[in-house]
Amino acid sequence: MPQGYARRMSGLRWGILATGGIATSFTSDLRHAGLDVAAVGSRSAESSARFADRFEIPRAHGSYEALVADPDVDIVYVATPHPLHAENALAAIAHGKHVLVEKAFTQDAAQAAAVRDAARSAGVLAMEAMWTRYLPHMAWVRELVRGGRLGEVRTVTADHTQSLPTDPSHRINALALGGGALLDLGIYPISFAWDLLGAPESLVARGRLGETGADTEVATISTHAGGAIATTLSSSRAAGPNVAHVIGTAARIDIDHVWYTPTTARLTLPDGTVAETWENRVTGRGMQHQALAAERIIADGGRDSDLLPIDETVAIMAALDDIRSQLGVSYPGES
Ligand SMILES: NC(=O)C1=CN([C@@H]2O[C@H](COP(=O)(O)OP(=O)(O)OC[C@H]3O[C@@H](n4cnc5c(N)ncnc54)[C@H](OP(=O)(O)O)[C@@H]3O)[C@@H](O)[C@H]2O)C=CC1
Ligand SMILES: O=C1CO[C@H](CO)[C@@H](O)[C@@H]1O
Repeated sequence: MPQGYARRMSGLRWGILATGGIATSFTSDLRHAGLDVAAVGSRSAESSARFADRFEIPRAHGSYEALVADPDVDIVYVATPHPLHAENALAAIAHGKHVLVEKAFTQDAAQAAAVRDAARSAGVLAMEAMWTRYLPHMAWVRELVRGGRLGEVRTVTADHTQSLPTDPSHRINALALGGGALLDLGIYPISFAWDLLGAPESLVARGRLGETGADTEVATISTHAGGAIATTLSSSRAAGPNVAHVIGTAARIDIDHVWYTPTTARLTLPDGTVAETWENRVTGRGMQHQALAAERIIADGGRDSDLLPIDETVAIMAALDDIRSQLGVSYPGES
């Protein structure tokens, strides 16, 4: 049944690489926001055709190579499991396409640096789809923090905890698919603390590994310039509150469940008075905001995200490499 999506004709022509869970959510948000989804590519021609039919996409390709070679695609959204991100992004960049690559941007920092360097040489945008950074409530949080409303920020704390499938072949558990809570979930609170406090000066991690050797629980404690401390928790086995707090000497921000998606938040004074509230007005899942940001950057002639520069993405991947080495998690092919 045709949805009759409205279309903004001025933007980029998006190509969707893969037809799984997040590709579906992202494309739905793009379509409802009126963005131009020009093509989709899948390992399977049937899956590609089904996806194109569902979202009224003009061209369905039966391979990723055909998608990235499509001359009527400007930007490719990479939505495969993490170990494939670098290969898929590099193929798109080789065809002169901009890339928006799902988190974790790659499996490790070396791959992330390779994608960054290729994009710079080709003069295209490479951006991590850490969609939370681009949500309106995060802009409000940054404004309060940078405007000094919290006084001195002493602590940032957040969890990303879910009850996900325990099947060893599921991508959250399979090491060959980049399994583990850290790269899938823990990356959100780690990136959040980085956004507000900058790169950690030190970071210690403790975790628990599941049957496949992939991490199922990870806790991190990091120290930042000026002495602020961040704590993060991720779990792929047990759903927690999924809330975040930024705590300063003059006030704190409480971001409600589910903090990394469009939600409500409050600025609360030490005596409990609520000084300001954030109401959520985002429609859909909220993934369109990162896409609109990418379109704006490119339209303005930029080739890097101001909210999450590619060097920061590479540095975050290096921190995840370090955490994995503290936990004893390595992927096939790594020593
Ligand atoms: N931003 C967010 O909120 C979310 C982000 N993600 C990220 O998106 C990526 C994909 O996750 P998700 O959509 O949940 O995964 P799915 O398993 O649902 O989909 C992954 C897709 O990748 C393609 N693919 C290519 N090679 C393989 C392979 N060997 N095994 C499985 N799939 C393969 C398939 O598409 P096809 O058959 O069409 O080629 C498949 O449908 C991950 O990196 C994850 O971290 C995931 C969920 C939420
Ligand atoms: O980014 C993500 C958000 O939550 C999902 C679970 O629902 C994760 O698996 C995913 O990768």
